Amino acid sequence: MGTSSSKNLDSSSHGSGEEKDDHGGGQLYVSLKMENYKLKGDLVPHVYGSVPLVGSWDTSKALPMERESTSMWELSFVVPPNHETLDFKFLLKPKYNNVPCIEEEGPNRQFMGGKLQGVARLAVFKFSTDEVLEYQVFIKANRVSPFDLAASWRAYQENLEPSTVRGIPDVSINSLPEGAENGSSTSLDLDLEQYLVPAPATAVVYAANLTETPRSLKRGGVFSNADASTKDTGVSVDRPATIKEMEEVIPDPPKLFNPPGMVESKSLGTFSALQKQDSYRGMYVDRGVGSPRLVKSASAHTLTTGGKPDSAAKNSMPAAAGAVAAAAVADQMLGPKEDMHLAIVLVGLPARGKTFTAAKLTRYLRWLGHDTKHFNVGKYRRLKHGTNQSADFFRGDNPEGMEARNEVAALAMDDMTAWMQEGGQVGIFDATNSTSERRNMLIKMAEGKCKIIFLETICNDRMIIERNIRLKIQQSPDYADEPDFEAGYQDFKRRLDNYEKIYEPVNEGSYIKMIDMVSGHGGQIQVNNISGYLPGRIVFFLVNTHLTPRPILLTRHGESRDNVRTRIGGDTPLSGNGELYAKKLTNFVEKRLKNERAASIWTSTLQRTILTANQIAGFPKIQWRALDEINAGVCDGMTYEEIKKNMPDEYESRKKDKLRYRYPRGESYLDVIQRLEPVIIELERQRAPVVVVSHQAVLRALYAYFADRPLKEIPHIEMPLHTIIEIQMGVTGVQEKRYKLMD
Ligand SMILES: Nc1ncnc2c1ncn2[C@@H]1O[C@H](COP(=O)(O)OP(=O)(O)O)[C@@H](O)[C@H]1O
Ligand SMILES: O=P(O)(O)OC[C@H]1O[C@@](CO)(OP(=O)(O)O)[C@@H](O)[C@@H]1O
Repeated sequence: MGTSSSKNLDSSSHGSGEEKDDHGGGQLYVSLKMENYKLKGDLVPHVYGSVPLVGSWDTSKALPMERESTSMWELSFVVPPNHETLDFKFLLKPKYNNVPCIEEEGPNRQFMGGKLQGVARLAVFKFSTDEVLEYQVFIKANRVSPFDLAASWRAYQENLEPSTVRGIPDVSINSLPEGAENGSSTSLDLDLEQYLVPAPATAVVYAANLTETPRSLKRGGVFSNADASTKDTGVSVDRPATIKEMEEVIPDPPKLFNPPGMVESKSLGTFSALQKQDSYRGMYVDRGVGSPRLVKSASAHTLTTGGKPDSAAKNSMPAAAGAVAAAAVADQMLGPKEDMHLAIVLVGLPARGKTFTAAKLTRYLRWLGHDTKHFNVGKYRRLKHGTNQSADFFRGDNPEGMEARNEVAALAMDDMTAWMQEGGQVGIFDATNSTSERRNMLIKMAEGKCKIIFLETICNDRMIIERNIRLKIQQSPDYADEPDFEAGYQDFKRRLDNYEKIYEPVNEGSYIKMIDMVSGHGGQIQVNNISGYLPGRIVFFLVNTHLTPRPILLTRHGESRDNVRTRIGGDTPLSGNGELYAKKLTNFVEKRLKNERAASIWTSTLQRTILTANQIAGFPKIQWRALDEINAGVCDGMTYEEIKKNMPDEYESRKKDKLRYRYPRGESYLDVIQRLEPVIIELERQRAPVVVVSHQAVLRALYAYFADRPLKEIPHIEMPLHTIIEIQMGVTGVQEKRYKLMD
């Protein structure tokens, strides 16, 4: 870069004169490289050291190096010119595991006053087998101004000369400024609650209530096989208007800390159009349906061959094919017919997170554009047999209970396969399915119609099971009419005992077992006979999800100069207003995350987001190309008015179908969603808070994932400037708060 001066910090250059000038806030970009490293098992070179940026000597937080070329591994980060002494070492360890972990021999390496101390050019690793490996390392620092950092993306685009920007790392950290706490005109009041504004979503609803309603449920609330006519496209849940809603509102934890009357904290994840907005009346609101008048379904136990195969072929492409990877589409078109439809059949004891996992997977797959539905057999049971069944109903030696339960399971399976034959792609079948007999029944029902993958959730942590049981008593409509918590608790424990007596872990067919995945330590996923695009994606998603509560803060950049001129796209810096927001955001993040041990700030590679986050200190900042704004192609830099005038056809096409419309030589919203998938996976995987500073279209897409909003709504979601959307991830799902820092 023209304005940067480069300094080699290996032994040959250390000790050379240091510039006093720091280029008006210039920073040192440190690049660590390791040469000729051939992979040994799954060991990857890492770096860890004395400051939080490099893991505070915690091997689990060591930074993995990335392959720069076949013979070189690289890691770069930024330190301020007046940085504190940084001790570090190279490590070899698996990327997602802490053992084995082999630290390089010798004393710590030390980076002080912009210079590397000592002369070691080799990293030496000794293995327990007495094998010794030596790798050459190169350590270099470039002094680059913040503007260079901001302009790096532009430089890359304009010069198409990767080597000119390779030295510009995409990870940086500012140290906390001295006296950061003293108030200024831009500092925020300590009480962040006063910036809260109402969020659009509504109250928390138990996930099972938002699953599919039996298609045979007649308007009057009667099961029959006759009324299977409701055509459903899959994105939204069908809910006959005459059914008394059995939704249950559970306490909204953040609300408990808020001043009376505030309604700013809302649930996402379980959003439903029919939820009651005014239902903060207490713990349980309108939860039970009582026992509907039901007649026995003629379809129960029968293996229907109904449905129209032709319609399956017609409809087998996902609704949002553009958002679905080509491989998935090819799988669907080329594979055997039953592979066109996938059934994920949950297996597990009660209170093992089956419904939670099923709901989350449904949300993810729908967001990716796969037509997915969640069938909860518990909901079918409650509608057919009422909500007040005691533990005896679930005894393995109670023939009536067994028959009734198999009957509703068969009914739900019938509905699921019928929906698939109409074109539905992924059905998530949520029940305990805890015996091989039950699973055999399902396998038979699926024959020739869909491929089954069992997803078993196993939890051996007594504390987590205990917490789950308590959550179930609060949430499940089964205990809505039980005023005595302790009585409900005892009944549920008896129900669990009944299941445990006959439980048979999955050992048949294709399966995924999630074992102790939420306890925060250990945990594993076992897979058997899993192949194909979608099953692969599902496994990858499940591996990365967990229950550690943490906030994700989403915000647009501060107002940019192009925003003022109403020009789309571009890469302009911030307006005066935008700069003010950058300061307020810095202040907000500092206060909101002051008790967090770790957090990270993610921006796009465009100036307006980098500059918005520029002053946030103390946490690593990472630039993601995937977070760049929707690419407006030939329209980049134009106003909407100019597009309307000069390219009326383009303007009209976008207006007609904003989700699918792709700017000439640019992107559509579906393209944006597809490139955001790794971001969603990474947000799921993170255990510490993340602040995402990005753009309107990108944030609409990310928000829609957390809020479970249908694809077609995404381009129209309101995403105001200068507002922070806080998504709280937790054990009951996802909740939202909004803070408006300025107009
Ligand atoms: N993989 C898991 N293992 C253990 N508990 C989990 C898991 N996933 C989610 N949970 C927790 O279990 C609680 C109860 O989950 P739920 O889905 O209602 O259980 P189930 O459907 O198995 O009866 C959830 O609120 C969540 O906090
Ligand atoms: O899809 P629409 O509604 O056009 O919104 C996306 C547009 O929002 C803008 C502002 O108009 O985003 P941002 O300023 O957040 O980067 C444009 O750059 C972008 O093209």
